[in-house]
Formats: sequence, structure tokens, C-alpha cells
Amino acid sequence: MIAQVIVEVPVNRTNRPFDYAVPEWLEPMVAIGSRVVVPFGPRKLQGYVINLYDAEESGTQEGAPSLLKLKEIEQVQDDVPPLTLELIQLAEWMSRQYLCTWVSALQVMLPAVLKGKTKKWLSATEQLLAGPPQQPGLLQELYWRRIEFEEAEKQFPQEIKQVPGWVKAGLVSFDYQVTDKITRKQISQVTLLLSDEELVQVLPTIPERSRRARQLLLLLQETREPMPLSDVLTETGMARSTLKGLEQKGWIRIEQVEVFRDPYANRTFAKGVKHPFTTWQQLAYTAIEAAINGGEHAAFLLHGVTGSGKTEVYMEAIERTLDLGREAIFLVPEISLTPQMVKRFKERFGDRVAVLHSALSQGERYDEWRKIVHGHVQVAVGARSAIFAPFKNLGLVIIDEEHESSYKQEETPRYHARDVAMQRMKNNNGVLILGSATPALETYALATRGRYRLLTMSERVGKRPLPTVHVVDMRDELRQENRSMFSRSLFSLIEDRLAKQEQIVLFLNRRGFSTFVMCRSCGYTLSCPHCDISLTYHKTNHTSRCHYCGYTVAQPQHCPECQSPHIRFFGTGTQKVEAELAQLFPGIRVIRMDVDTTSRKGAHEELLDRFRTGQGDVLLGTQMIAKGLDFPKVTLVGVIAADTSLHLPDFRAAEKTFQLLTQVGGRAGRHELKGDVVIQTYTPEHFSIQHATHHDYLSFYEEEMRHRRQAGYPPYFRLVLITFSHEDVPTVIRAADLMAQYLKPRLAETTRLLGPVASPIARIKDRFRFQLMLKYRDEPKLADLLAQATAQAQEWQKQHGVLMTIDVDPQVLL
Ligand SMILES: Nc1ncnc2c1ncn2[C@@H]1O[C@H](COP(=O)(O)OP(=O)(O)OP(=O)(O)O)[C@@H](O)[C@H]1O
Ligand SMILES: [Zn+2]
Ligand SMILES: [Zn+2]
Repeated sequence: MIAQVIVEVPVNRTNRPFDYAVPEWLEPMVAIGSRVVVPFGPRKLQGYVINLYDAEESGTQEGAPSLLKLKEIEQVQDDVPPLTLELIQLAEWMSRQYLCTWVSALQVMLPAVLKGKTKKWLSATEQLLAGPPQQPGLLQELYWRRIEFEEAEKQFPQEIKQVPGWVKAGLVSFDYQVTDKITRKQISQVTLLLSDEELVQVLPTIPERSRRARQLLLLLQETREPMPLSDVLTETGMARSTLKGLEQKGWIRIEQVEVFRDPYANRTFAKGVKHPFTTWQQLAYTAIEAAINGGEHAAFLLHGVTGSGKTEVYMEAIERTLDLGREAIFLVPEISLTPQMVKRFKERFGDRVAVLHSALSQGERYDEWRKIVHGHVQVAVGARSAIFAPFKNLGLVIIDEEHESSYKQEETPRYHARDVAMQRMKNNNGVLILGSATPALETYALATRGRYRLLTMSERVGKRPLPTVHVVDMRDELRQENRSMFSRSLFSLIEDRLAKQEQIVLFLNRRGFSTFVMCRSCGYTLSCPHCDISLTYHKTNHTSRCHYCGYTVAQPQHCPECQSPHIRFFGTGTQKVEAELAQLFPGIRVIRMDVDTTSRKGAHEELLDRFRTGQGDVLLGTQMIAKGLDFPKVTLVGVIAADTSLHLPDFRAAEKTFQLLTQVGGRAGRHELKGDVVIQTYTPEHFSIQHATHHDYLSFYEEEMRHRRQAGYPPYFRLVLITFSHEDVPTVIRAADLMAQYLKPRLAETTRLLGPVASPIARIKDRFRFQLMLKYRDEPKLADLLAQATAQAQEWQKQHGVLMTIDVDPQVLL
């Protein structure tokens, strides 16, 4: 048997499989999708079996590898293959679509702990061991033990250079070992080995003072189940030595067993109640159900206003899919993967659901993922990468808040979960549902052209009204001498809600609004010496930090430019809002949610719990509170400054602002109590603010589409962003220029090539950045052309250190 293996080569110049022989003893273990260890040059590396074929069959073919010449697979890493044929084919598709290597696409599908790490070991040969004892040093050390190469390098920095010579002289040899980072959790458990009859005989022989031993045996007899050792110790108060004694008598067994870590182990979930559907929900669900029952590929866009009950429709669709014996993936943006959302799914689907998100430890994530591989669960709920859940009969994918930019991965492979989901559902004859109150323009445009079937839910559950939106012009406030960050109307509404003991959500639009340090005398701002961007101030330890490279400085006492002492942090941070609230409304209870208060594990959940149980009047936060929250007592939402995201160098600025305002506004008045929203802005006339005020997605869509057409942006044109970086400016410009000259004559006439120009962030980590932008409508050969460009760029990287990245359908243009 011959296996085709994609190898985890660190330098990705070999984007193709290699053939290996499968030794007979491994044949029962090796399957398509297996993770294996193979020799590669002098090293050993981890790889993935993507195909298997018979040696005999190929023997008759011209040019087929001879089995004798092939190296052998050395090891199989898992009992169950972590990949399926479908995922392997998906990875190949991704490598073409996103111009990444096949192996990087495979790696992104798996939990991080499965990535292989090769260790190189040095050991003494027979010849060295047979020879005379060595002087102190590396050789003497090797005389006694194997040493990992990295350790030897550190400990014997001089001698390490002699190693190649020693290898040649036959004194020392190398070998390689491939490991992953899997840790499996084990517990000790106690099992009763006696039958009932034996127990009857044994009990009278136990002396009176060993009451506890007797108690334990009876306990174990009663349950007839192994008991965790820790429970035994706490429940019976026995000493470990007594237990050992019982084991030696052959009455019980104490053993180590592997358990799956369950992050939700200590929580019980009630069985969820199902509401009868509203008319809108029923209409949408009927169409979806028909598609699920039909077992053919279909794609829907569910456009439902906030609070219209989309989640209920999703859950019903999942249940139907499970009833038919198929599996489902439910994707949410990381920030709305709130405990509340998890709870709703656990209540409905219990043990049939695995939850994958970044707040879990790597080990917990791996265990949740393994429940999928082993077929223990049928539903996966998670953020972006959960789209790769290795189900074998996937029938449904739902993407909630499909407009969120976090579905796009901003590093290689630069995939969009929406496209990957579409591809998977086509291959599996499954159903895709994209849901949002504010669909991405691209998505809605495709829906109008019939690529998605559009389902609309334009009323909230129970015909509850959408909240009343008040727009406040902050320039007026200033004219009226109000210098507070709260307008008069927001102030009085807060007062009103406090009196009524209702709750308030205050939202700070943080995009492009970081808290930075500025000198009030000369205007000097602290910026990163390695990246062209200002540093962000962190109050907790009085430092300023670069978000790109991590560079950190302490708060200066005097301005480095003018020596003025009036240098301090600026910008309306959440802490500033909190301080002003405390001053204006003495006794107000504010729960602040931002990067600083939520960095600790579980903090996010704790804060929301406190708010839910009424221990706070105000929930104050950034983007992370905009979505998914559903609190009955929230009747006022305030947006402190709506337009901070309008002025970014991003053609999606208006769209993002509209989405954000609609989503935060959507948190108010979702239940019996009616809600108000106050939007404070310096540009009240801007169309994205106007349409958000009237909850009018369609008008916003049409107006924004006109702008996109004029400016030649998506969805009218598609974009490819090519970025070059290098330590020195002339080199990076030359590379970008050469690439432009190469591409230009090969592109269709309707395609526009812009640049090279400096990137909006012109320098990151001391590397200067230039970019090219392709805008095209129809460019059938583009993938091939870019693949050639990538090959060229790899040469430049090797020779000159120029890095090139290609971002297809970029979300971020920085
Ligand atoms: N048919 C129904 N009858 C009564 N209550 C319902 C019904 N459907 C949903 N709800 C409740 O209405 C509230 C809003 O529903 P849900 O969270 O599903 O809306 P959504 O459209 O997903 O909202 P958003 O997009 O704003 O997060 C929830 O508390 C939910 O339990
Ligand atoms: Zn100054
Ligand atoms: Zn930096």
C-alpha cells in the first residue's frame, strides 16, 4: 500500500503530496485523514494521509514510484483519523481559492495541539561508547545520555560547532522525534472487584475499627460503578494507605482512566421551553424545513430585525437536521459566543452539543473537538474555525450575525467562514443559513440576485415595537455650553431609568478611538518606534502599548518634545465615562466591560451575570456588548459617540457604523418594557446614522450600493490586496513595482490595478509596507496568475527577504 502524504514542511515551497510506503504492521491503522510521522530528508516530520492506493496497481503504470524505493511511514498519531476525505478536498479548494499551501489549510482545520513539533536528539554511537572516557564537555555528557539538540546548543555553545565533524567521524548520531502538544486528562478511579456473594463473606472479616472500609465496599456495591478516587477520599474520609491495603487484598482496583475535560461539567442546564412560533418565524421555518427534508443543497439569507426570534428558528432547523440523522454547525462571532448563547444551546441539545471557543484552554478545546471526531455529539457551536468541525454527515450550517468581520481570518490562510461554509454545504448537499439584522452588503446583493433565498422577519416577537431612536447633535450641546460627554437628553433618560430601577446599556464605539497619550502643550503623541501607529494607554499599570508589536513604555512624567508636565492620556475611554457617571449620578452602579476588566478567564461571564441579576444599573462597554445580549430590564441604550468609526480609511466605514448602531440599539426594549435609544453624534445628517435611526436597512442598502458603484468597490468589484514588506524602502518599492509590471499586461482590460502605494499603516515591526490593489469584475485566470506571482515572490523572499501576502476579498485594508 502506498500513501500520499502532505507533510508539515516549515518552509512552504513544496505544495504537493509525497508518496510513502505503508508498512504491513501499520496497514490496519493508516486511513485517509490519518496523522502520521514520516521521514523527510534527514528529518522526521508530521504529515496527513490524503490518499491511499495499491502498490500492485501502480506498479504497472509508467512512472509510478516503486515500492522498494519509497520510504516508510513510521508512526500513526491518532486512533481515529482527525480528518475526513471531505475536509481534505476542502483544504485543496482553499489552497487554490486563498493561495495558501495545502498543509496550512489542513492545519487550520485542526486544534492547535495537534500541530507537530519535531525534536532533534543527539546520542553517542557504539564507537564512542566503546572508546576511552572523554574530557568533561558535550562528548562526555553524550557518553551518559541523549541530549536534545536545542539544549546542547544552549549548554555547549562552542562545542556544538564540532557536531558535524563528530557525526562524520562516527562518534555521534542524530535522531528525530515528532511530538504534538496533546495532554490527556487522567483521573484515578476505584472499582469493586468482589461479587455480591464474595462481599457477604468478606464483610464479617473486617475488624470493627475499619468501619470506613466496610462503608466504602457497601457504597461501591450499591452503585456498581467505578468511583473517582477523589470522591472516595472525601466521602469516606479514608486514608490512601487503607485503600492501598484493600487493593492488595484484591477487593478493589485503583486505576488511571482518561476523561474528556468538560468545561461545563459543574453546570446543570434545564430542559429549554419551546415557544410557539410567530407568523414570521413560521414562514421562514417552513421554507427552511422543506429544504432540509429535501436533502439537497440550498442557501438562505434570514434577514430578521433584532429580537425577531432568529435563534429559535435556527434551533428548530438544527433539531430537524438531527432527527434526520445528520449533523449541524452553528457559527457565532467570538464576541457573541456569550454564556447566554451557550446556555440556550445546552438547554435545547444537552450532551449532543460541543462548544468550541477561544476562552477554553487548548486542552479543553481539543477534548470538545474530539467529541465530534468520535461521534459523541451532533452539533458544534463555535466561532470561525468551528466551520471545520469534522462531522461525517454534515447537513446544516448556520452563520449568525453573518456580517461580522471576525468570520474572516486575518492571517494565512485568509479564509472567510461564509465561503467555506458554502463550499462544504455544496459538497454535502446540505443547507446553509446566513442570518443577520444587518446583512453584509455583499450578502444582500447576492440574495437580490437569487444566489441566496431571502427570508425576512420584519417584526419583533410579540409585535413588540422597535425602540424609539433619538439622535443628538453634539455640536448643539457644545453651543449650549454642555461640555459633558452626556447630552442633556441622555442625561435625563438615565435619571429616569435610575428612578424606575430599569437598566441601561452604554456603548462606546472604540474603533479608531483608542486612548492615547498626548501632550496638551505641544500636541505630541506617544507612538510606536517600530510601527507607524500611536500607542494605546492602559490605566491598570500606567503603560502605553503597541497593538501590533507589543512595544510598551511607562507613562512619561514630562513631554519628550517640550518637557511640559501636561502630558496625559486622552480619548473617551470607558474608564473616563465611568468616572463621569460616578460624578453625575452619585451612587450609580456601573459594570464596566472592556479589555481591562475582561482579560481574566471567566470575567466576561461574571460581569454579565452581575448585570443580569440586577447588581448593576449600567452596563458600560465597547464592541463586546453590542451583540447577542438579551436582558429584559434594559430599556435604555446610549451610544456615546456614534461617528468615530465613520472616519476610518475603510470603504466599509459607513456599513460598519450602520451595523453597529442597529445592533446596539437592538438591545433595548426586547421584552415587555418599551425601549429608547440615544445616539450622540457630530454628524447627525450622515445617511448611515439617519437610516439606523429609522431601522431602515433597505434604504441604507440602496444608498450605500450607489456609493460602492461610484467608487468601484464590492459588491460591484471584487478586490485583491497584495502587500509587500521589507526593512528598507527602496527594496520594498522595487518589489511592488516589479510585481505591478508583471501583472498589468496579463490582466483583463476591465481590471484596475492600483498602486504601488504605501499601506495605510506604513510600517509594522520595523518593516516598511507597500501595497497593490486589484479591482476586478471578471478575471477567470486570476487564481493561476496569482499562483505564479506567489512563486515569484517566494524567490524574492529567499534572495532579498521581501515578504508578500495576498488577501483575496480583504476585509481590512490596513
Ligand atoms: N415565538 C416566540 N414566542 C415568545 N418568545 C420568543 C419567541 N421566539 C423567541 N422568543 C424570545 O424572544 C427573545 C428574542 O429572540 P432571539 O434572541 O431569538 O432573537 P434574535 O432575532 O436572535 O435577536 P438578535 O438578532 O437581536 O440577537 C428571546 O428572549 C427569545 O427567547
Ligand atoms: Zn509637549
Ligand atoms: Zn509597534
